[in-house]
Amino acid sequence: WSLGRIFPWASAWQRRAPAGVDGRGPAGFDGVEVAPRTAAVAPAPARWAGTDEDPGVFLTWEDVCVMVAGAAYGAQPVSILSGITGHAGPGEVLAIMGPSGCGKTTLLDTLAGRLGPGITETGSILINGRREKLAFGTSAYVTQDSVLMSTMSVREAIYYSAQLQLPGTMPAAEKRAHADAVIREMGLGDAMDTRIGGRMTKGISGGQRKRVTICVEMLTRPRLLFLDEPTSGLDSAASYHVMSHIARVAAREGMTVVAAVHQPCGDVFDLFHRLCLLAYGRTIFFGPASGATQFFTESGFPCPPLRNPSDHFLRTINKDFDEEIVESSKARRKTAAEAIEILTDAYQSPAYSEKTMDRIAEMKGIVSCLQAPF
Ligand SMILES: Nc1ncnc2c1ncn2[C@@H]1O[C@H](COP(=O)(O)OP(=O)(O)OP(=O)(O)O)[C@@H](O)[C@H]1O
Repeated sequence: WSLGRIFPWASAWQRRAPAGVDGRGPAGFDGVEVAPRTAAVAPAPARWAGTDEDPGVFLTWEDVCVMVAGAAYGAQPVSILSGITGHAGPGEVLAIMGPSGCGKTTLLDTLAGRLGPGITETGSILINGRREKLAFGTSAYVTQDSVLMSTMSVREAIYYSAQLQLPGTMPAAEKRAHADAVIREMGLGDAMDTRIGGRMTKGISGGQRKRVTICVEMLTRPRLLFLDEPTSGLDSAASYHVMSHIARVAAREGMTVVAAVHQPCGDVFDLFHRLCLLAYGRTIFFGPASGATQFFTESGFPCPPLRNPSDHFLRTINKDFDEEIVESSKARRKTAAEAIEILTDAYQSPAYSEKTMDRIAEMKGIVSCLQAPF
């Protein structure tokens, strides 16, 4: 297998690594394409977070459960996530989707080690096969709410971050050039000299704010990037450009991306390599994003013609509105609550959940193989 062919930055590891775990490299796991899907790929800048010696981040989680203390004194703890298993690897974009309140942000926070007080978690979360914390600067988290200085212009905010975050050995001119490139990649070239603004003073738009926040976190090219609702507040074209840029950088530099996404349009959905679909704290589906439509069809909930698959998934599993009846290929129409039970059971079949476990085992094998002394 050729790790270097799939992850160009991994060629040095490939040369040193013995023949593959089972004859396949990471992208051969289940045929998921991790190369950029759009043709125009910007020339790669030098990497700071990693080098050829850097295998990237393989993140795996098994049987993760999250509980929060009940609101009333003496009340039973409330389960937010139950038995969640999955993985994300270098060069991939994993999308976490599901109805509002299903636990997307909680899963993201759990994987990023950011759960607040009063919340308990169980299960195993491994980074490159180990229970470890990433070194400063190797991971980044873009939250739903951006914290930016309202009096600065976009250019000033990004330059300031570049000055603080990029290595001290990097010349100032190079830092500015890199910041300029990142600003333009995020489609903020025209807003460079506009004030960010805030509650009292009008500045850039909400969607532009979101992009500035992503810019700040992308400056250092983190090896692991968590994004909470990266496309909220963006129109469909901006959503597509922002996500395709992130997917391109991920593929080019072996970055692992985990993003909680609300309602992606069809073009954005096509950019995701893997999908983790949650409903009310449970896994509905985990696997290649391109395989989710088939999973729904096999389970009796085919996507109607001309409907965006991600819309179909979310409509099928949203039981917040009692009257919702979902379309089923079977004789009787079903409620969303019934659909969730059917899909959850279907995912537990060997064809799906065991595949996820197999991939995790393969990932752990690859990581231990890469880490072995030569
Ligand atoms: N600290 C907490 N205390 C009590 N309940 C919590 C806490 N954190 C999360 N929850 C509950 O857990 C559930 C999942 O919340 P979470 O924010 O992860 O959902 P989400 O899928 O990201 O929602 P949205 O798409 O609306 O942002 C919600 O019902 C929420 O009320």
